[in-house]
Amino acid sequence: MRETTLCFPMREGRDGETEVLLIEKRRGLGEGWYNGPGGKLEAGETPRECAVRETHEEVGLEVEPSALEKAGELTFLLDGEGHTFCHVYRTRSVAGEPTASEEAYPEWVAIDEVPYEQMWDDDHLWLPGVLEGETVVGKFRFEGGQPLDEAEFVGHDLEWGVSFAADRK
Ligand SMILES: Nc1[nH]c(=O)nc2c1ncn2[C@H]1C[C@H](O)[C@@H](COP(=O)(O)OP(=O)(O)OP(=O)(O)O)O1
Repeated sequence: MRETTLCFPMREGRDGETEVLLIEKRRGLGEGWYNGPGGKLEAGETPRECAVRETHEEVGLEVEPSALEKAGELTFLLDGEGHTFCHVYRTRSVAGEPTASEEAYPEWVAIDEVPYEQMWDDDHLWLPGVLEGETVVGKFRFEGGQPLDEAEFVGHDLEWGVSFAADRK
C-alpha cells in the first residue's frame, strides 16, 4: 500500500472567515480535481517531512513541520485491497505566497465554499470536519480496477475524535 500525505494550510480571510489553500491538480492521480497539496512519501522521509516538501514543491509555501497538526488517517481500498494510506495535516503556520507549479494551481477558498463536487467522492464526508478542527480515521472502498480515480466509490467507515497526540513523525 502506498503511503501519502495531504496538507491543508489555513488562514483567516479578509472578512474574518476561515480559508483553506486548495490546489487544482494538473497531473497524476485526481487530475482536474481540487485537493490539498500532498503526495507520496520518498525513501527515508517521515509523513510530516513529506507534507512539508510536497507543499513547498507544489505551491511554493513554507510550512513549519512542528506546526503541522495531524488531523486524519485515511485508508483507500481498491477492490478489497489496500491502495493508499494517507496522513492528513492542517496548519495555520504558513509563510509565502502560493504560486502555481507544473503539478498544481493553488487557490485560497472559504471553508464553506469548498468545491466538493469537483473533488474525490469521499472528501465531503471527512474534509468539513477536518477543517472545523476535528480528527478522523476513515476507510473508503472503491471498486472497478485501476486507476483509483476512475473507480467507483462504494462505501466507507469513519471514526471521529481520534487522538494523534503521540504521533510526532
Ligand atoms: N480518495 C481520495 N481522496 C482524497 O482526498 N485524496 C486522495 C484520495 N486518493 C488519493 N488521494 C491523495 C493522496 C495523495 O496526496 C494524492 C495522490 O497523489 P500521488 O502522489 O499518489 O499521485 P500522483 O500520481 O500525483 O503521484 P506523483 O506523480 O508522485 O505526484 O491524492
